[in-house]
Amino acid sequence: MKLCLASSSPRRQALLAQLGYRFSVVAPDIDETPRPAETPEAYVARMAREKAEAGRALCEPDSWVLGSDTIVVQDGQLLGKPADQADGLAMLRALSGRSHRVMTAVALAGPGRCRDTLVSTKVIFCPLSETQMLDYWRTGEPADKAGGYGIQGLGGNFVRAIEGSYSAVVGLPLVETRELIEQMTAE
Ligand SMILES: Cc1cn([C@H]2C[C@H](O)[C@@H](COP(=O)(O)OP(=O)(O)OP(=O)(O)O)O2)c(=O)[nH]c1=O
Repeated sequence: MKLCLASSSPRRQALLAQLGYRFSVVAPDIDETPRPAETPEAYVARMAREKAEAGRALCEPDSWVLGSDTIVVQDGQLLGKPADQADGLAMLRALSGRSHRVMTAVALAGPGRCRDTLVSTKVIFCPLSETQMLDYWRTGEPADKAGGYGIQGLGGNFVRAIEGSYSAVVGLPLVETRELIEQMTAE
């Protein structure tokens, strides 16, 4: 089985390698604009599918291509990657002392078919002071991360509890990804 990961995220590469797969990596460019009235669930699943399908053009034709997308959702609102410092601090203020959901979708595209799976994890933050948020922003860690934090880094200091898949919050749900690959390649 030839496996190809359509992602430029080093975290996703490390998680897929942790599962024991050998794979190549491509980085397709897709338009990540949400559609009007698109739900967060529909959006994240569509992004994962589009990454996988766009990746097919860059991989060998008989490859299985894995795409994934992660979003943070609070009160029905989608928190993507922060545009700038003001945006990043606004996200941290919104997350402070409350719970939110991290949704990661994984899609696998093979010859003639594509299937996706969605993993939603609840994350509960402790209350954060303005100083803590500003200090955290200045570390540079939040800038490239959905929701403006990384649970696997200093952002983990703010996480009181999670309910669900830790690896999904980081970017690739280990169990569900292995199941999707095993199911589709066995058919
Ligand atoms: C909430 C959270 C997000 N993230 C990351 C995971 C994703 O890499 C990123 C969300 O952005 P994505 O657009 O899902 O992924 P990406 O642009 O990094 O990589 P690619 O599209 O090439 O696959 O935020 C963490 O690393 N830790 C966290 O706790």
